[in-house]
Amino acid sequence: MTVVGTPAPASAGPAETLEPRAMTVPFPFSPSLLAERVAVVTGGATGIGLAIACALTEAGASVVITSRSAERLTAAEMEVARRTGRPVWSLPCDVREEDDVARLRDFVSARCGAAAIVVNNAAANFRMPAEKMTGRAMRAVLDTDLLGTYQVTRAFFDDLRSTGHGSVLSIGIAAVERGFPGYSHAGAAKAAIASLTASWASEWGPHGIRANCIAPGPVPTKGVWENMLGQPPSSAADAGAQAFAQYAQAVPLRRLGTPQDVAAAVVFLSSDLAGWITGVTLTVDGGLNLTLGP
Ligand SMILES: CCCCCCCCC/C=C/C(=O)SCCNC(=O)CCNC(=O)[C@H](O)C(C)(C)COP(=O)(O)OP(=O)(O)OC[C@H]1O[C@@H](n2cnc3c(N)ncnc32)[C@H](O)[C@@H]1OP(=O)(O)O
Ligand SMILES: NC(=O)C1=CN([C@@H]2O[C@H](COP(=O)(O)OP(=O)(O)OC[C@H]3O[C@@H](n4cnc5c(N)ncnc54)[C@H](OP(=O)(O)O)[C@@H]3O)[C@@H](O)[C@H]2O)C=CC1
Repeated sequence: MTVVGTPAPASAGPAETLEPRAMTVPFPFSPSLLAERVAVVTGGATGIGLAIACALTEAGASVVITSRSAERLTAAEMEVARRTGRPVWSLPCDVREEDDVARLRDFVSARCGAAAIVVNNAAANFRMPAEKMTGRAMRAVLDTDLLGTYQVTRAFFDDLRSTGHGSVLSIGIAAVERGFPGYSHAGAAKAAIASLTASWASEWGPHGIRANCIAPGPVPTKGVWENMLGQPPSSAADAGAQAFAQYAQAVPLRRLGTPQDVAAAVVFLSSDLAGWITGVTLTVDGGLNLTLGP
């Protein structure tokens, strides 16, 4: 049976939610919803990107995943096949490198055909106080999150247009208009992505291309632990794990997000079910932004 993300119970420790989990509720979309569509997912080997690759595959799309690491991509290919019973294709690509992105476009076209869905999920992040932010640190994040998103999307513009139902999904961050203290580089990049999305939606709507942004709240992936908070917890008793459990209590829905929560929104917005939705930023955060005050 095909299935999509289960809400983690409020009592579940973060160790249980570090990577996309076995799905345990019926997959809510038809397995032919995205049949004949080709999708590209950047950063698709881990965390939220891997869950998106699985969900798009479950919905019938032919999916190509990218990241910088060939090793992680090979592992992800096997994982998607294990979970969905269907193959995905992969190519190493650094979204900051124009030549890599051009190779990616050619690879997708040759293997699967014109891409109808582009998911900009690759990102970099690490904690750095604003007054200590070096130019290199700022550029490392802006180049990955913002330039990478722009570069990949632009490379696939002709393909998206040629399908007559192109869809660009870019992953932002919830409540970014309030800033992102400690992560001003990522906050700036993600805010700019929401604006890019709106510009693309206006300019490319007449070409049949929709562009939307999904803005997740906290999802305790391995990437978040390693790049933002230190090593992943070894058990739910770790101090970091306890902090996460407490954090979950601030969320109106009383849990942190799962990669599948984000993936379900991607499938919906990629599909014809959302055929008249463009230029929006959809917040997927259990209502956390509502607790931040006026
Ligand atoms: C309670 C719960 C709430 C939980 C609340 C949770 C909210 C989560 C919101 C969002 C989460 C995410 O985005 S999660 C996504 C996380 N995933 C990732 O980041 C994976 C990919 N990351 C990476 O590859 C790297 O971290 C990346 C930054 C890109 C490194 O790229 P490069 O190799 O090109 O960069 P480098 O040459 O190594 O470094 C460039 C500069 O950046 C600095 N730099 C690089 N990594 C650094 C680091 N870890 N810490 C400090 N500084 C760093 C270097 O010092 C350099 O500056 P100089 O020293 O001046 O030379
Ligand atoms: N987890 C969370 O709480 C939240 C996450 N987000 C966003 O969700 C998305 C996924 O994050 P998450 O799954 O948590 O973290 P991950 O670290 O698992 O995902 C980031 C991915 O981006 C890839 N990547 C990084 N730099 C590049 C690059 N230059 N070129 C190509 N790929 C690259 C990484 O692969 P590799 O290193 O192999 O290149 C990795 O697969 C990101 O956009 C993130 O900002 C937003 C809000 C909250």
